[in-house]
Amino acid sequence: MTAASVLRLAHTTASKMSLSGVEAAKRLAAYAAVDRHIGLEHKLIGIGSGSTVPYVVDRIVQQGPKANAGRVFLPTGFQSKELIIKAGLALGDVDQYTRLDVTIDGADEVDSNLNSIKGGGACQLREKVLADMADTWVMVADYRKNSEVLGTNWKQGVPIEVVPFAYAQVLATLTKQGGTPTLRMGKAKAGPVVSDNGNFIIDAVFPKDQMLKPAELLVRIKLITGVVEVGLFTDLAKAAYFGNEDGSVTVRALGGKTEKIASVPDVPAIASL
Ligand SMILES: O=C(CO)[C@H](O)[C@H](O)COP(=O)(O)O
Repeated sequence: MTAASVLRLAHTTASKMSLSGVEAAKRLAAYAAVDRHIGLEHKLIGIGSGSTVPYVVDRIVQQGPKANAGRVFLPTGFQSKELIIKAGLALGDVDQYTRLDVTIDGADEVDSNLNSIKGGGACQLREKVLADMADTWVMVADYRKNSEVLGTNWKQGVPIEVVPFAYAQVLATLTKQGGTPTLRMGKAKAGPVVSDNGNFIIDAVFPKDQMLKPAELLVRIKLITGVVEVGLFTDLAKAAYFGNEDGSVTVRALGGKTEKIASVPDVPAIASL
């Protein structure tokens, strides 16, 4: 048995393991999105960050070595870089390409117009670059992330990446603009979280009237000097996939159309040994 088929067997076995509610929902969303959006013709693929994305990589590996021959995968940060390497997939970097076929990423919350909050894992800068570069950008998440208005379920605010020396000034400006910002602190580290790009992260909660217009809020925040990127993603997504507790997947497409996929097959249709 080749190393590639051992890896593939491991990923296919993972697909059959039973998971708890939320984890199973994440896996369903990821598998359905890969099945729909990553075909044999897609060679340049962006891999997002977060706890749903490992299932995206699982499903890509399950497509088999023939499907993955000639493909290059670009990560949105340290975590997805490790996922790509450990899965035995070919790793590329963002400065080698100017476009991608598809990027699949997680989301902290998605509204009814496919706007989203991202950056719960502090990766929003590279995530947005890989979303911008992709012909098709889709999000995968469990049912808890499916909202009408951003900020309904995701209460910790909009993640904002800032250059370290400007953080105090940005905090003050965000407060003047009606936000309630806090500097994100490390959990097992004294001091602030430092992003993969060496920057700080501010999480800013805004009132509902501002969250109702995420594109306008994004521009206001981005114009503050010292802000590098904002975890509001607007006008980028082609679709969002939400895994549900009943084993189905809700697909929200551009233009407001919603569809329900009743079940996701164990093995991808294009799998080849
Ligand atoms: O934006 C992100 C990281 O910066 C993630 O995609 C987002 O936090 C969702 O993560 P999860 O799949 O764990 O819910």
